[in-house]
Amino acid sequence: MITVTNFSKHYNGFAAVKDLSFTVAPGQILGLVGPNGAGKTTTLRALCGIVPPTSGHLSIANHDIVKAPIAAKRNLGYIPDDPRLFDTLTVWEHLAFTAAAYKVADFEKRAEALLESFELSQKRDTLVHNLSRGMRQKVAIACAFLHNPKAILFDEPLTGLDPQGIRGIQQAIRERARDGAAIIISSHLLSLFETLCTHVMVLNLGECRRFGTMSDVLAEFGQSDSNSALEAAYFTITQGKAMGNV
Ligand SMILES: Nc1ncnc2c1ncn2[C@@H]1O[C@H](COP(=O)(O)OP(=O)(O)OP(=O)(O)O)[C@@H](O)[C@H]1O
Repeated sequence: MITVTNFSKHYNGFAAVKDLSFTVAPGQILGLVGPNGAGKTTTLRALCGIVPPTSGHLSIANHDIVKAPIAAKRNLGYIPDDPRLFDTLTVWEHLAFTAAAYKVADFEKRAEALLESFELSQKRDTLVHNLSRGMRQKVAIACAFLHNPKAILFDEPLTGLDPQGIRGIQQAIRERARDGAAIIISSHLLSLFETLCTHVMVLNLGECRRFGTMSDVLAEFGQSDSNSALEAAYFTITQGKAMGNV
């Protein structure tokens, strides 16, 4: 469960987020959308404890991120828009380091499965410095999943991924939600949200303009499927099959 209650954030007097309240229950996937500067990253960074709130409360699995940061972070996976990795560590060493930090016992089997699902097994012993941007993104996601967090925050998770990678990450996000994680995704890829998210919040200038189930919001504002159709065409052309639910 992710809970945000009357959260506001001011930077030197500038109100980046104003009195935001919402919850994301286990199994739900909230899509956070809004123009540049709307306050999406600020909200995610506050939920991680990187940005202290000016007022209000944010909690992860019922642990307040300010009052009980260790307990909150133990239940949290965060994939920032520009994940920072250690260039001199291999893919496997990143997973081992993450396992040690989060005290994940017997992590090897789980790490192998994550590498397999993200098509990184061949890169297991490669320095991340020598990976492509999309591969680095997948390493960051694999590390964030390793401790089986109850809440996962993605900031633009699909940047730099190829269509196959996008499909894989969408599938992984759905699986994590099915296993009971509460998930927030911030992205400008609205076509992705239509098929992936159970809920959507529209932020603008730091304020919540709309928050509801995806079906309610689509019914209210109408659904454009041109991008989804484009994706389907892509998979039909490149892989000889139509893209269904991934
Ligand atoms: N450290 C900071 N100091 C001062 N102002 C900041 C800081 N971080 C963000 N802001 C401001 O807060 C506002 C919200 O920024 P934020 O990064 O949360 O937006 P966003 O919705 O994630 O935007 P984008 O879609 O461009 O990533 C912006 O006006 C931004 O300039």
